[in-house]
Amino acid sequence: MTVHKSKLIAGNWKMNASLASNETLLKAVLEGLGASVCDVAVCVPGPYLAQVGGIVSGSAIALGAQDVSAHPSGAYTGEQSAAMLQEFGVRYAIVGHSERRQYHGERDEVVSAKTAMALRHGITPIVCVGETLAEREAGQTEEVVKRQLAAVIHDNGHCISEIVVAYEPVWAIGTGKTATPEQAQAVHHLLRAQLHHAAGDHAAGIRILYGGSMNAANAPQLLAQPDIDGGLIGGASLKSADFLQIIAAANDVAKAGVRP
Ligand SMILES: O=C[C@H](O)COP(=O)(O)O
Repeated sequence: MTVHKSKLIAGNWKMNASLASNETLLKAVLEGLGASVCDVAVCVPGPYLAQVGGIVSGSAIALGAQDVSAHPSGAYTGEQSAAMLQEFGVRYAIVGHSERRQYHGERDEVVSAKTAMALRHGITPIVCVGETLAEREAGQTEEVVKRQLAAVIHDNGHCISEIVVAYEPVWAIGTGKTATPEQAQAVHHLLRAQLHHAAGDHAAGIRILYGGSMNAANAPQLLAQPDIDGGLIGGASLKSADFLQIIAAANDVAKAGVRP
């Protein structure tokens, strides 16, 4: 089976934005983007979806959200439904980010329900998995990431080929400590095998992103790994030059034919 898949570079702005800074950042990224081979997205805070949607409309940058409710509508104060995100042209929604798991107590079942809700509304969920430092040191990395992905596969198996997975070792997020390309590739390979078990040949077409202190310097080596299909970028996505260099690294890898 021949799989044609572009790498995806998705920025996760987290809770960093303002009307003025969004405009400046996106203007610079759009000016520097050129003819990108890889897919590009920005996952922005809810209040800025309309503004950013307007700025990136008709461009090569897709609009993303950082979360989506597990519920369709109703008395869920503070939540944003998939239908609402869809109205704003949202193409991607991050689900199960470790910061949601850690600070908002999101469990695997909730992450799975959010994944289903996004898929039902034509939004591609970026499903995050990853171990903490304590779990890695206890030799539990494989067990943790497989458990997190298994929950999503269990409930969404019939459309699992529509998701994006992001491996984000918690100890590498915002710390400047990046997983080595070999460490990341090893986990991505495990996840690919798990996806293959669930989706057969379609697994080769499911993008598995790496996230955790990816920057302009380490992106080329990470993105050259056979099972690393892009990046979920936090801090570096807030600086246009850095974000553009990561996109350029993804384009270089694609042009070099490292991936089919
Ligand atoms: O979603 C993005 C990740 O949490 C990575 O964040 P970071 O690039 O700032 O380490």
